[in-house]
Amino acid sequence: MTKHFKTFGVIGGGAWGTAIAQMLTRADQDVLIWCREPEISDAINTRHENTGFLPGVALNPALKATSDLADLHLMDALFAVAPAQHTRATLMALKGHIRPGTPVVLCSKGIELKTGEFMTQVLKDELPEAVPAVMSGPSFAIDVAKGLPTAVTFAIEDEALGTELIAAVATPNFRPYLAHDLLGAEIGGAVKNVLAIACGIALGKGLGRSAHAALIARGSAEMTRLALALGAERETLSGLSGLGDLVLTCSSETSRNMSCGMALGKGERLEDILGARNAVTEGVATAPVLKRLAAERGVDMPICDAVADVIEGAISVDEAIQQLLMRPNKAETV
Ligand SMILES: NC(=O)C1=CN([C@@H]2O[C@H](COP(=O)(O)OP(=O)(O)OC[C@H]3O[C@@H](n4cnc5c(N)ncnc54)[C@H](O)[C@@H]3O)[C@@H](O)[C@H]2O)C=CC1
Ligand SMILES: O=C(CO)COP(=O)(O)O
Repeated sequence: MTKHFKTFGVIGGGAWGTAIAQMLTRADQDVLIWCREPEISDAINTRHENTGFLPGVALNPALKATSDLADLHLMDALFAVAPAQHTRATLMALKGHIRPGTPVVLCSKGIELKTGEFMTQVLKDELPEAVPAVMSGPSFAIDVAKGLPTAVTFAIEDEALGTELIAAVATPNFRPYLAHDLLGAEIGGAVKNVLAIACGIALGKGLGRSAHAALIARGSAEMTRLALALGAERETLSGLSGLGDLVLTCSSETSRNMSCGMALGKGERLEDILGARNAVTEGVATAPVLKRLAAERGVDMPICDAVADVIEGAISVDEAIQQLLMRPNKAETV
């Protein structure tokens, strides 16, 4: 425990926000989680369970919930865990409720569709007085909530502040690794969701594990190419928030993105897949904006583009596969 950080606010009572809040209570922190739905905050306060988004996991009774964002007033640090498309609205609502210099740890994995901005930029727009950090890596909410061993990238510019924050939140089974490349961590988290949809499609279509592994490796090259073009560091993309999360998300049906891709590969309609789940599938919103961003920057991202085209209904799954397989042979470079 450190002296400085005593109160933590978690913005977002979905599966990941709940898991992070649970993890913080294990580090003996004073934690308040904001849930958009009053019935979810009631369930956390009275039954110690997030019945809507993380059912079946017993939460620490010390965890308190609210459905009023203003209750996160003047917390020592905040974790921002709303879905990427809703992050701006939640941060905006916190204007006037944070002290200058308050760390805001961005945990959502996506790019804002209407602006093309990553979450650090959204934070800068809405709460410029905050200190941004990015926490990202291979971490299914259910694993973290149960206390299974997990390691993530924790990127922040100020090394001393980062060290102090990590000391405040880490436990033996939750290991944040200090890093300084926020943009690289964000790129890994956003792009791997789109690639997980591609991997799911391949498996759903029965293309086999060789095709699946090829998509992971060439997808990793796409991710790294974008990162280098945007000024992030290659090393970040081979770390926990890049390769680590890519491997996890592309390999397990626990991933909403991967399972969405599998259903698409089996011929289900996107509207039906999304309509049947009470969970965010970030890659669906990220794919089209990522395609736009890559085109603007002249970055070749054929796998991600194919996912965007399938999501937008511009081409069928079969056409996307043909398109990728008919690309000219080329050198294996990033
Ligand atoms: N679930 C996981 O294992 C992990 C999720 N993440 C990321 O965390 C972020 C949140 O995902 P989950 O917690 O899994 O969500 P979830 O799928 O469990 O729940 C959806 C969340 O969206 C919220 N929501 C819906 N409409 C909203 C609105 N208009 N304004 C604000 N919030 C709204 C709901 O209240 C709920 O909290 C995503 O960016 C995801 O990529 C990152 C790592 C792991
Ligand atoms: O980001 C995640 C694991 O690190 C969760 O992935 P999904 O959103 O695809 O479930």
